[in-house]
Amino acid sequence: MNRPHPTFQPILHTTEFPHAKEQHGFALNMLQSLVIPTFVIDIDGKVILWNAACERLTGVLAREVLGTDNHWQAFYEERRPTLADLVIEGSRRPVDADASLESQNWCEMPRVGRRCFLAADASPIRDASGKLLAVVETLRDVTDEKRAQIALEQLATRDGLTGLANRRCFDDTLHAEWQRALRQQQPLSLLMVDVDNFKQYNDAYGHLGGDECLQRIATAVANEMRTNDLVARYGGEEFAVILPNQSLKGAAIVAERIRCRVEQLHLPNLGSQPHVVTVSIGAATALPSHDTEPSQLVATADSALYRAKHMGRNRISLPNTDLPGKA
Ligand SMILES: Nc1nc2c(ncn2[C@@H]2O[C@H](COP(=O)(O)OP(=O)(O)OP(=O)(O)O)[C@@H](O)[C@H]2O)c(=O)[nH]1
Repeated sequence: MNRPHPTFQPILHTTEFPHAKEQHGFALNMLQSLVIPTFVIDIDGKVILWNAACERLTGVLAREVLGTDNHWQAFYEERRPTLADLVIEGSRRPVDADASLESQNWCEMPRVGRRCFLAADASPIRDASGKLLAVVETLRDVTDEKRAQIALEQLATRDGLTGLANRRCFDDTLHAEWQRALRQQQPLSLLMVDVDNFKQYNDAYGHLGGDECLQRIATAVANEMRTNDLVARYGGEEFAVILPNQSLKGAAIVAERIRCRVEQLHLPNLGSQPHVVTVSIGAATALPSHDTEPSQLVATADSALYRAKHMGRNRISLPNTDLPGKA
């Protein structure tokens, strides 16, 4: 059973150099007063230093963990190795013996009751003969920077109104999926989804009502998709759906599911037939080659969408074939 040390006691032992022990003691005292959260564990994984900055960061006091291997409790709800423990583990494998480790990850920080994104570095401390004595881990709380980065990424890739991927993200994803389909010689399908008579909807329910309608449709479409598919707001009242490794037949099935789902929302649009909000969908599929481009897939799906509108809306259309709609 682990018992907390009553006081801080450096327990490094060296015999090779007469001054080595004092040097280690001095080094540990330096770490103790460092403003960077720092802790040190010995080769048995027991804490031999837990400085004041580490106490402030984790809410765990030195006297609670010194001499124990309970330091994980400062960071996680359940026992798991800290970076310093991984360095000790690695030192037992010849290939990793000299490795320092660094990582950045979310920690639960149970004692302070808030998740933190911590940047950690763990390095071995060795004596003059190279024998591992301990591992020092330093920590930096970079939660604010991480949150700012996530928010920026969201801004760069998400549509503000619907929360779907934005046009830029669509373009990037289409390009990446095209390259992947080319490498793997798989089909790539695309749906262009356009709200029918949306001008009338805006006229009848106002622009804010129109915004809400677009949000409802976006959620309905997104809920129909698998995780590898991408639903994006292509622009205005038009959405695009990328379906990797999907045949035209499969794409037609997905398109019909989306069409039905939107119709079943029963959002009233009294100015149009059949008095509820509907969508028209154009589908296209390509087997990418070096002579073709993603823009051709978009153009083909767009033409199919145009035909669906021309045929009376609330229907799906495929290249060269028009499936019967429900209008
Ligand atoms: N509320 C709202 N309206 C938008 C938004 N983006 C585009 N619109 C409106 O969508 C309408 C699109 O009108 P049109 O291009 O004539 O198309 P439509 O009325 O849907 O007709 P069809 O597509 O032919 O069925 C316009 O009135 C735009 O102002 C938006 O973000 N919010």
